[in-house]
Amino acid sequence: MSHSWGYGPSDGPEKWCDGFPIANGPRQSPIDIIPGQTSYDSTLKPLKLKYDPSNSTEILNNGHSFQVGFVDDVDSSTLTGGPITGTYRLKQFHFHWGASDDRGSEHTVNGIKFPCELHLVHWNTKYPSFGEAASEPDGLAVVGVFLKIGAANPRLQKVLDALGAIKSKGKQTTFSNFDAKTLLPSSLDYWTYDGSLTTPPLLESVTWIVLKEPISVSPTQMGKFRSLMFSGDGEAPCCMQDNYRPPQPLKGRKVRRSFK
Ligand SMILES: NS(=O)(=O)c1c2ccccc2cc2ccccc12
Ligand SMILES: [Zn+2]
Repeated sequence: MSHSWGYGPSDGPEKWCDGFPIANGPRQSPIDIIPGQTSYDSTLKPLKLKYDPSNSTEILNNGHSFQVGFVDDVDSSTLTGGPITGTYRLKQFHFHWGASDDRGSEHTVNGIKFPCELHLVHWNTKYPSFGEAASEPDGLAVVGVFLKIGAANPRLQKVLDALGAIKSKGKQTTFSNFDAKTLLPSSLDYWTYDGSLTTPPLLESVTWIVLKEPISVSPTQMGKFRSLMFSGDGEAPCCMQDNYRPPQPLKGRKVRRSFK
């Protein structure tokens, strides 16, 4: 039986446990990060993100968000260092956002929501493929970046300018020569904890690495995110917004930080 899920009142995060019981599991994401309750860990290494712009392939409206995909059959766009061991390959990045600027991020900080959150998804190359890594406790690593309302972010613009071509579910278009590093803030200080995918199947296979420093986004640019549709052509139109899962119980997990 296929478990269709979404972010509405009938198929949203409060209903996901019906089709995905792991929704109430011990290491679910996102979480509320309370900086005063995190532990500085001097053994945490600096993040090393090496992204090759020629690896970007396409931009796709997947009906839940939009994602930019990357060639991941070689070690040319990788994450190493940080809290992980070994080499993780960049698979895709995507975003979560709200219907208004007062909400939209999945992780929160002291209960504060940001209007948007970027997720850069990587998989552990000790496993043969992304699919196999996704079911392993150390299979995936996602770098989360908060977006904060401010000046227009020119580095976001190339992504936002492509959204007109993928307005409805299932649409995709070529998206080449994009340097994902340009979306990162100047500081790579981070919080890290063991968690899960924040969408079904909610697999508990993600090492989360949430950057402390946000990047900027303007209200007009936020409007571009909200121009997308959850719905496909010929379906009842439904704006893509509020595509975020709220924070989940910590259940005894420790959140470490890389900075004093
Ligand atoms: N929000 S999320 O990063 O958990 C996520 C993924 C995480 C790991 C691997 C694949 C993922 C695919 C996603 C697709 C859409 C939205 C979130 C996704
Ligand atoms: Zn995500």
